[in-house]
This record gives sequence, C-alpha cells and structure tokens, in this order.
Amino acid sequence: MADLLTIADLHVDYAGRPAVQGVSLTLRRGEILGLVGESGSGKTTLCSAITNVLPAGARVRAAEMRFDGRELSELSYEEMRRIRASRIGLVPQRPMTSLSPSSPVLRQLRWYHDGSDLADLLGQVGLKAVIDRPRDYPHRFSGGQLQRLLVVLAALARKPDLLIADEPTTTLDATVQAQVLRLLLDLRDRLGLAMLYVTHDLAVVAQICDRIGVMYSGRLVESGTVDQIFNAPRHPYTQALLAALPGRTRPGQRLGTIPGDVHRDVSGRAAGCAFASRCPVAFARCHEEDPRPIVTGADVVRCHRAEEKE
Ligand SMILES: Nc1ncnc2c1ncn2[C@@H]1O[C@H](COP(=O)(O)OP(=O)(O)OP(=O)(O)O)[C@@H](O)[C@H]1O
Repeated sequence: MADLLTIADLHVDYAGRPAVQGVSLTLRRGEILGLVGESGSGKTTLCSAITNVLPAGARVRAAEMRFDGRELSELSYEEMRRIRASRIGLVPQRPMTSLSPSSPVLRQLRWYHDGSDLADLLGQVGLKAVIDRPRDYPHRFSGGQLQRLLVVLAALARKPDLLIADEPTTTLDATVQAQVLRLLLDLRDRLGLAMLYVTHDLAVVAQICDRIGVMYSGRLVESGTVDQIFNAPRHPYTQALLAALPGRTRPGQRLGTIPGDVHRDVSGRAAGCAFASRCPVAFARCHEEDPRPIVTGADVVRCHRAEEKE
C-alpha cells in the first residue's frame, strides 16, 4: 500500500501553549489508523491541523505534511480548500449540527450527491427510508439513521481518499454504533479509503482499525498494529491504559483511567517525559529529557525505557 499521508515533527500551539508536540505518523491508502488518548491529549488538534481548520491564534509548524505526494504547507489557501473539499472527508460528531432542520433530508442529500445510484447506495446501508419518505425533515429520522447518513455523505459525496472521523459514534447506542462501524469498513473496502478514526473507545479500535496511535499530552507516544498495541505495548502509558481495562475490550469500553495528573508543559520547554510523574518505571533521565521518537518502519515509540531495550 502506498503512503497517502506523511506527517513529520508536527507542532501546534494555541497562543503559545503547546497542544501537539513533535507528532510524526504515516497513513497508507486503505488503512484505518485509530487515534486514542485521554481528553486534551491533542487528537482533535492533530486532525484539524491536517485539514487546516484550526481556530485563529493557532500556530502550526512541521518538518513535513505530505498528502498524496504534495506538501500541504506549500499550498495556497485556495488549493488547500479544494483538497479539503474534494479529497478529505470529515464525519461530524453530531448530525443535527450538520444538517439543516428546515429542509427535507432527501433534498439535502441531493445537494451533495445526485447520481442515479443514490437509492441503491442508501438501500445498501439500510437507509431506504430516506428515499421512501422524500418529504421528511431531519427530526423525523432517528439519530442513528442521520449519523449513518453523514458517514455516507462524507464518503460518497466527493469520493475522498482520506476520511477523518472524530468520535463519530460517541452519542450512539451499541446497535447503531455497530451499523456505523460496519458501514465504515464497507466503504473502506469498496472505495479504498484511508481513515483517521479518533475515539476513546478501545473496543471500536480493536474492531475496525489496522493500526493505533496513542496520544499523551500532545505527543504520539506509541503507534503500532492493533495486535502489537494490545499484545505487546512498549510505552508504559499504553501498558497502563490496557491494564486499567477491566476484562479488556467490551463494546462501549472507554479508556481506563490511571493515577496522577497529566503533566502540563505550558512553557513548551523540554522538561522531561510528559508521562514521567505518573510512570511506574521512570528513572532519572525521564525527568530531565523528553524522549525522542524511536521510529521502526511506520511505527514509533517515545520512551527512554523502550530506547534502552532497542
Ligand atoms: N481552540 C482552542 N484554544 C485554545 N486551546 C485549545 C483549543 N482547542 C483545544 N485546546 C487545548 O489543546 C489541547 C488539546 O486539545 P484537543 O481538543 O486537541 O484534545 P483531544 O485529545 O481531542 O480532547 P477530547 O478527547 O476531549 O476531544 C488541550 O489542552 C486543549 O485545552
């Protein structure tokens, strides 16, 4: 599989306060990368930096941000807008913020996709009701139907190469969540889409992702295949997260909580490993020096202990 997205040493600050620090990752065509990490670890900021939709006041710098062979930082605003509109699809978290309440769902859908295959597509994902009820407004459909509709829209309206889904199933019950996940996998298989899937839910990650990236305090502290991360995690934070899961992954299983507070590196100075104060195996160097990323193939780990074992 060819690389679709390559990010090297990405930093994002909000008014001088670091939110993403030195993240490097690669996403291949057709691959689903799950991004996990506790609240505030920088997952949404990373996705927003890729699509260039950061709020005013955010500052981005990166050694490389390459999408399908083109360096994103070299594109004009208009070129970036075109890529975002046509090649990168975003699945929003809440359907009601994305659909107009004052227009029938079918009409809105036809704004984006008016092909003769529409009825067929909707039928395939259990949304024939949208065709059968052409005059029904969004409030007449269930949250699950609307969420599936938005996934279809994001993926089909413009046939993107990359789909970014930021917690698209958080508000859904388990049955609808399973439908949305099946739909995403089906779209990946049919269209060869790559996906960046942000979630707190490790069961989802185990179900649909090929690889996992674990974020902690703005850093990508570890990435690897699902099998590597679940069965041989190298970073003590990943190990702690998995150890804190009672009975491992059940549907709806959120990330485990681990003792201590997230280290806040507000100054942006290298002040040791961000996880050192909570880490059960930290040693002197961990409090003094931020570990550098150790890259193996497409994967990375940022930990002095892991470095010692290399
Ligand atoms: N618009 C903003 N202005 C200033 N700081 C922000 C802004 N958005 C996010 N941050 C800060 O950046 C850091 C990373 O936040 P981000 O939302 O990317 O994390 P996250 O992992 O996506 O969290 P969650 O899982 O809760 O969505 C946090 O410290 C957050 O407070």
